[in-house]
Amino acid sequence: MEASRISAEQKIKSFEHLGFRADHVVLPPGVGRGEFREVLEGYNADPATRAIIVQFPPPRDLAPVVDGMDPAKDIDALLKGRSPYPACATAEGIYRVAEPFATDRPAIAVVGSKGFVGQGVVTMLRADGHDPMTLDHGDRLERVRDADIVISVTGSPGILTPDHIQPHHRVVIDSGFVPQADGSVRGDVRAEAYGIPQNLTPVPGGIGPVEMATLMERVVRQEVDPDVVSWKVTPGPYLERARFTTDRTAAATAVTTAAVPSIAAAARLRGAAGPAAGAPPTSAQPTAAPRGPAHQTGPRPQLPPQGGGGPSR
Ligand SMILES: Nc1nc2c(c(=O)[nH]1)N[C@@H](CN(C=O)c1ccc(C(=O)N[C@@H](CCC(=O)O)C(=O)O)cc1)CN2
Repeated sequence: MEASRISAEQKIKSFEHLGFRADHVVLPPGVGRGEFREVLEGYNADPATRAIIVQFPPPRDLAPVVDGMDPAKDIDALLKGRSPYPACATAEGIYRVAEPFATDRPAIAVVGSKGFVGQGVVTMLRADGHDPMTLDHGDRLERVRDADIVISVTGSPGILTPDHIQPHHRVVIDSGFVPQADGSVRGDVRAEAYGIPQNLTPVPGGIGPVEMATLMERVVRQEVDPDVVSWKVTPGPYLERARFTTDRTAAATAVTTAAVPSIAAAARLRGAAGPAAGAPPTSAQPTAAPRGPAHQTGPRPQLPPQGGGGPSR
């Protein structure tokens, strides 16, 4: 099944899980603009329909019809500046996973920055004062090595290899999702590179569930409780790039025991439940998402006593 269909089914399941009715309208291949416009206008006019999502990318000739969506129902920011939201749910989810790792203005690379999701991620990072390195088709991908945080949203399976991913990367966020003929799914990061960075969002089970958690928060805030508490990501421990290169040998041997209580302490500070002492260090979990988006990987750095990156700040 193609990615867009899987994604739509996840959304239907999530909305229904919360008690909303959700129609999944699948238009036949080759459907004309007129028929698509009729469906969209029907939902625009229906007061019981509170939100509309068109799975991206729509066929090229149908794309202009999407602009006719009622902006008040645009829960996934498809209308860009006319939506109540700054970016699509996937982009906001990515931003919310990255942001707790980025309190010291690190170098952030966005690979695929001109795509639908990439543009949203860049918009949100810039609005927060970051100046991300944007990489697209034709750019030198090795430049991601200079980043502290790597966000990849290309949908090109395995484009990031062990040549690109580095141990100093404090988190690598993989938003690729390409189903394979054998039923498996591939992300932008090659499996051989999974163990290299300090934290990583896997595919599947990373940004997919985070997108759903973001959408659900939007609909609950809009329809049920405007004061709903946002889910938060507690960052896994990491070493800043400069410290990682100098402290790496010591860090790699000292490993997890100091790090796990640090995660719990950070979670308590935020008023959320942290992992039990001694629990495996699969940190950076949003408190309301179905599964954790960021697995800790590679050698576990011991956090420096003061001034280092990570959850103690
Ligand atoms: N209107 C939108 N269209 C699209 C968006 C978007 O944010 N808004 N993003 C992508 C969606 N996408 C892939 O192309 C995608 C999103 C989510 C999932 C997902 O939930 N995956 C789960 C696994 C589900 C399963 O295996 O059954 C996971 O990663 O764990 C998949 C794909 C494009 N379109």
